[in-house]
Amino acid sequence: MAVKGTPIWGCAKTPYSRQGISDLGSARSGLALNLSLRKWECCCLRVSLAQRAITPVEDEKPNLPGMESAGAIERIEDNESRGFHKDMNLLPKPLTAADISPLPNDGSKVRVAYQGLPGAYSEAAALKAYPKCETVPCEQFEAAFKAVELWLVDKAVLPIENSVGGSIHRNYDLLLRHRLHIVGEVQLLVNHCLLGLPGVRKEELKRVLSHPQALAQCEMTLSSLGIVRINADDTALAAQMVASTGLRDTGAVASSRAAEIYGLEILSDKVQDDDDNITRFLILAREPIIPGTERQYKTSVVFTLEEGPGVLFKALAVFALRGINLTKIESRPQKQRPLRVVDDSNEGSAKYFDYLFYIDFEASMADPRAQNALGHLQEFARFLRVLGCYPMDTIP
Ligand SMILES: O=C(O)C(=O)C[C@]1(C(=O)O)C=C[C@@H](O)C=C1
Repeated sequence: MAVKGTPIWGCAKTPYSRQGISDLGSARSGLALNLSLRKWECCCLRVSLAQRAITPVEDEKPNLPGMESAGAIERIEDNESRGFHKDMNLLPKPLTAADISPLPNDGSKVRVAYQGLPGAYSEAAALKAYPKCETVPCEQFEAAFKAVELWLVDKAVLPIENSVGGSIHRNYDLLLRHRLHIVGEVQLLVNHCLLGLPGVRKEELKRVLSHPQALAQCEMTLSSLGIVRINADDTALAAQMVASTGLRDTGAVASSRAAEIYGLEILSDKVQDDDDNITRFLILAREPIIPGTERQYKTSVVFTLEEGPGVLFKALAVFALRGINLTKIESRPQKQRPLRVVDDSNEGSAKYFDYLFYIDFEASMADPRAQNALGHLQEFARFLRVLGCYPMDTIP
């Protein structure tokens, strides 16, 4: 049984759904319009200064760093028309590189989409990458991709693999279906808690709700308690449902932050089977980052190969020959071309799946070894795409 996600109740943030995203399509042009208006307003401000004309400037016009307020501009022009130019401090200061530098490193002003409700591990991953970011909950993974594509947010954070449960295949497929770039990774130590209504003992629980990955990560603990497991879209939604239904015999596997947000009690801490339960998340953006060599970088690629003996061996050799370490290899059936007929001489033809290969390797695209390896791979890969080159996260 799967409990479908519904927008959050009594919470400031409502997750974006696919419907919501399409509705917001028109809001996007509004946003663009707004931006161009702002640019235009700035131009007006400059023009009026250059012409030294007293132009009425409305209060809500943006005060760009280094530019004085509208009132100040009027005062300067007033002074100058009377022939004095005393207070140099009132003159607008030219913009410096610092004023127009990119977003601050701590992530303030960055909007990051994630799948789930507040308290989900994906939100924790977003906050690990950008401690002061604004997190934006989305109902599905696809909504998070679209939120970036439609400029509703700056980035999306998505789980890609877990040390116990393995790969999150849906996100591998979505990476290829969308044109976003991987700009970072987050390794998050996931400590699951068994949550229940205040005053409930864990022996009273008959069922537990959670994300299927989280349930799988706590398989042994939950089996020993003999509790029925029910899938939910994310761990925070599970916690929220236990709180809103008020069922004393129902618990949730979720984070301690989810317990805090939804007013549940932690009945058991660290209920995952493996203490080092680590989920790796990818950070996606509209634009790739410019790779460097000043720190450790990882590059992710996806490719397909012609059929034949040893082709995968050859593909992997392009990295081995240059001493490049591979950190992950994943294969997914190719949906547009699922089956390959290899032998139709006998009765009934033999058919095999055709695969996409996803590889992560430890090298920056700024490193000639990586460039040469991909150039070499391109010689015999039918299709090759670089999904992103990004700094490695080495501390879970
Ligand atoms: O449900 C959540 O809280 C999530 O962020 C999703 C998710 C996942 O998809 O793997 C993330 C981390 C944990 O491994 C369990 C669940």
